[in-house]
Amino acid sequence: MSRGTLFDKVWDLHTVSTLPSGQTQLFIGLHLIHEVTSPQAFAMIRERKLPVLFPNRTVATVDHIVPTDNQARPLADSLAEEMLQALEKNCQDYNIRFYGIGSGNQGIVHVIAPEQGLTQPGMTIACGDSHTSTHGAFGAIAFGIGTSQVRDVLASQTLALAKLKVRKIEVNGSLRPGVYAKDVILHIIRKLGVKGGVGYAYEFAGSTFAQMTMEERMTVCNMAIEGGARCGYVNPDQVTFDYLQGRDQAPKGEAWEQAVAWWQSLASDPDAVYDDGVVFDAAEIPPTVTWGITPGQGIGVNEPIPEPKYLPDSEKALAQEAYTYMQLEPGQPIQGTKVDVCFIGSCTNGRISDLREAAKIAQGRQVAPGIKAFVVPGSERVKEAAEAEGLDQIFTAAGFEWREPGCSMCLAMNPDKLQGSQISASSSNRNFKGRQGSASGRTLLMSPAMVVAAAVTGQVTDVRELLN
Ligand SMILES: CC(C)[C@H](C(=O)O)[C@@H](O)C(=O)O
Ligand code: SF4
Repeated sequence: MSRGTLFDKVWDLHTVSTLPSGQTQLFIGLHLIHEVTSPQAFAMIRERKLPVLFPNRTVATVDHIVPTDNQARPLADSLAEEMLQALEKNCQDYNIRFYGIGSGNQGIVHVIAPEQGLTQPGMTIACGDSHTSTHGAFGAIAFGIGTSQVRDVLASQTLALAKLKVRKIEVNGSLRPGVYAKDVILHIIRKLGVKGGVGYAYEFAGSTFAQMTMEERMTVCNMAIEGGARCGYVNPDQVTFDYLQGRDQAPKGEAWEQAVAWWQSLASDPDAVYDDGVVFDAAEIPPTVTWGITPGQGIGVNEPIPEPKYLPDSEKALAQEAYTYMQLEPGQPIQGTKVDVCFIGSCTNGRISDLREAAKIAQGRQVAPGIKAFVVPGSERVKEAAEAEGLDQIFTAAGFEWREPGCSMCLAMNPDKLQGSQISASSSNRNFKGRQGSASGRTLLMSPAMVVAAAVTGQVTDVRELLN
């Protein structure tokens, strides 16, 4: 029964059957794949001699393992080359669209699908990648799946899933200068916890999201999963339609008008019933930085690292683990913490608008001595657009390295890795232990503008001090 939310409407429209288990057999409109989680799925369908049922509903790219300096084939890392070849072969054998290196369309899977207009409102989208929640920015129901589910989608274009509850997260008002979409989602996760969203889809509503661009909404939805919500979404509106109109895979002509009317009808009704609701005031959100080992361990850049006595009992053990691992003292300010590496990129903040905001701060400044700072565009299209605007020049003049597109040091499944216990200021989405390629490497998550502020000062700095 629809309760009037976009989630319920889209879910019901894609329900093929209710399984004896009580789960829904859900039709998946768009399936995105990459080199890391697809090889075994293909192996499983090969073994069972199953076809890919709707090859035109699957789109592939390579992102995690690509080097961001020299991308010449064969790739220097033989394991990476093998993974790339496996994906190429699977796509060829099963007639699947593949956006490879140099195609002009390669990039992080969650960057390329929206930019090509593949991601559309009202769709169900699955990918063997947790940050598939990104696509919810368009009013799609998009979620990450495991490799055996990738197999299920390849073979049947459906998944067996339990329906989620829906929590409405309202943020109202204008963000203060120096506060970005990244801060909004870090703040939400700080307040609701990394497990707060388990069992829920997050609907992001209110005037703050209404005022956001599509790329800002993608940043927010990208990290819904870090708050435990398997998917997050924003209802489609004129901002969504304006972004999509004219994109390669978007409907054209009369089909466009019909699509817009259809998409509008899918937005949550004003009287929709939610399982839960939370309201935030945008003006109260500070530039936020993580100090710990989960994306929920965030604080305002001007706040001290929380002392155990101020934490609920349930958070104390994790905080202890974080002080030790991060080599940070409770009660000390996070501002002024020295950093070693500054990384701008990832599916959270590797889009053109992110690079523009970062370049605004970098312009006319210099990366501090001894800091390694680099910018990795989220896709080949982002790179091309950035170069057309001269952003690469601004970054390189400031002492940043300008790289080829890929996931890069977000996860360091390529040569971009922290060394030893280096600290990075990172525009990515995960600060787990060892996340960025060194078992003792440390990650501070923040907005791209804050990463630049850290790069040019050599330490965690309130970006508002650098705004004119
Ligand atoms: C490699 C992949 C399965 C993984 C994910 O699921 O998200 C990665 O993209 C990440 O960000 O940790
Ligand atoms: S950029 Fe990072 S979070 Fe996004 S898909 Fe790649 S590894 Fe995962």
